[in-house]
Amino acid sequence: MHPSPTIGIVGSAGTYGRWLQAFFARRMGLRVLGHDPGDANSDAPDALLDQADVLLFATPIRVTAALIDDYVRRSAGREAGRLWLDVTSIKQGAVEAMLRSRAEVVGLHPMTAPPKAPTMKGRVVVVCEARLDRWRPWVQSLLEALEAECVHASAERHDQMMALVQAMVHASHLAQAGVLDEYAGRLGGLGAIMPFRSASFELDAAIAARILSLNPAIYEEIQFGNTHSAEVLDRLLAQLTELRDLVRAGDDAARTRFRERFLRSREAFGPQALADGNYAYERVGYLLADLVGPRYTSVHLPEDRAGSLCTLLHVFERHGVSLESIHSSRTPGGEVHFRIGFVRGTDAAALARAVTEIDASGVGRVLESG
Ligand SMILES: NC(=O)C1=CN([C@@H]2O[C@H](COP(=O)(O)OP(=O)(O)OC[C@H]3O[C@@H](n4cnc5c(N)ncnc54)[C@H](O)[C@@H]3O)[C@@H](O)[C@H]2O)C=CC1
Ligand SMILES: O=C(O)C(=O)Cc1ccc(O)cc1
Repeated sequence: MHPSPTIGIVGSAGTYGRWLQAFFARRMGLRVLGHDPGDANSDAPDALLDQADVLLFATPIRVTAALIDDYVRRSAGREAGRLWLDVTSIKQGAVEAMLRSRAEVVGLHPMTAPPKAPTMKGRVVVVCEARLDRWRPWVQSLLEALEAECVHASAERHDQMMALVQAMVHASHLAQAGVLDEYAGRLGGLGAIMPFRSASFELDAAIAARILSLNPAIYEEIQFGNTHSAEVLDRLLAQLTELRDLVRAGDDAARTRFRERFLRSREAFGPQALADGNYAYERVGYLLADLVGPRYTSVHLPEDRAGSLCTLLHVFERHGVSLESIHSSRTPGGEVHFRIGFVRGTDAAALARAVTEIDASGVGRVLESG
């Protein structure tokens, strides 16, 4: 094991490859090589196989196992004593292929698109330790640097879990998107439905929109490339079919059966999961309600120092503007910004004076104000 290993990223020009390149170079201070056919200036595969102490595959799911096999062949034993990693969404094929090398092997699965932030803080990463010995301390330091919430599992268990966590969730939302499209002619599209939204509808539509905005090849492979997906879809369909049959029957017996099903699922969740889920839902509901409040200002605080938010809030206080909510999030550029909502009846002129002072004094940079 090398304390400051050279990293080689296969797929370095891709969405994850680019994030990982910045992470290893900037956060961990390591030398990073990368190969990607999409980047003519990237390093040759042989440079990675010669020089990289840690080789990481961040390539499309469908080609990854065969690509790793190709790297095993080309490496021809040079990988002994080194570490091979991957970030493929489906783990069994990739991990089994890496195990055909002589390298130590750990499969990783970040349960998020590459974050805007420099680490995985607050996100989950599944860790599949397949053959780990001398590289263990370094892998531990990598996981600490990622700042993720790590969960350990075999590749097989990971894929079974992902059939529920990803394949089922994506399929349900793709089905909803399809139904909404079928109804668009009759009732209008999402734009016509949204004014009638519940928080649940809004959240489900947001999930569908998220899925439809990202890389379709990943969603295709999460369904088609996981051997456990079809069975989970069978179960989902059976549950929906039973529900549909009960509703169609419409009699007292069907209603009794519906209530039994409802109560059984409630028991299966258990009181703690129900309480936690309800609390999470309500918090998100408040957040969504706050974010559509008509009077608001979004501000970036350029000075990352204790008390700078307090200085900002004093400006509103001096101008007699009362706050209703305050939320922080990240801009696409990775800057933290605060969205501040104001109480109903806020004096627009007083708010405008506060906003001007914030910008002019340099306390904050106002991004948007409504
Ligand atoms: N994007 C996401 O939200 C997440 C992606 N992942 C996983 O990360 C991996 C990469 O995904 P993305 O970066 O989103 O895909 P991407 O399509 O943006 O990047 C893949 C890169 O691999 C390159 N590539 C293709 N064939 C290659 C080869 N023979 N040698 C070297 N590079 C090659 C492509 O040119 C491309 O730049 C996938 O396995 C995916 O399952 C995991 C979690 C989330
Ligand atoms: O960030 C999101 O919304 C995602 O769900 C993206 C995503 C896509 C594929 C993965 O294997 C993990 C996460």
